[in-house]
Amino acid sequence: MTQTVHVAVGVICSQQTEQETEQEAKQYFLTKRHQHVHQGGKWEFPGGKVEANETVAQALARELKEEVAIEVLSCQPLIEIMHDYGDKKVCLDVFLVDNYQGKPTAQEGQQQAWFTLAQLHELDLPAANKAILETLSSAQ
Ligand SMILES: Nc1nc2c([nH]c(=O)n2[C@H]2C[C@H](O)[C@@H](COP(=O)(O)OP(=O)(O)OP(=O)(O)O)O2)c(=O)[nH]1
Ligand SMILES: [Mg+2]
Repeated sequence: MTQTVHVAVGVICSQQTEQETEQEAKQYFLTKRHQHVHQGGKWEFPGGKVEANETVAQALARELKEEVAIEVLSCQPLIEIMHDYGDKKVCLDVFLVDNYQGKPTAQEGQQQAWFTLAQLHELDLPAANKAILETLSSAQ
């Protein structure tokens, strides 16, 4: 039997001034998974596996520092998703990262971009992420 991989995932949203909020749609920062890894070539919310000696919040902070060089200052639990890809089972612990220090920048040579929610619906994302988009849509 395959073990479920526990993953901390960060939905990083743009930090806008009040003025900008009135004019522009909120944006989300994603990176593209390298081709050779599981779910390769798809766009993902940054994050990674929770290690044995840490909490999910610690894993989120560590992964976002390693992968996109930001310091998480505040985050809210958004949704927990169990998904079986056939070759791998994952449990995604998804957080909305609503306050952070630094400018998100991919540290592992991946493509990176900011997307509006409407644009996210057009992207090639891992199947498990459908539930994340539904949650973001219902929150707006
Ligand atoms: N980070 C992230 N992982 C996702 C998303 N959606 C989704 O199904 N996954 C899956 C793909 C992978 O099987 C797993 C994440 O594991 P990973 O291999 O990237 O973990 P990691 O960053 O710790 O990397 P590593 O230790 O393997 O180098 O979760 C998502 O939006 N973000
Ligand atoms: Mg990762």
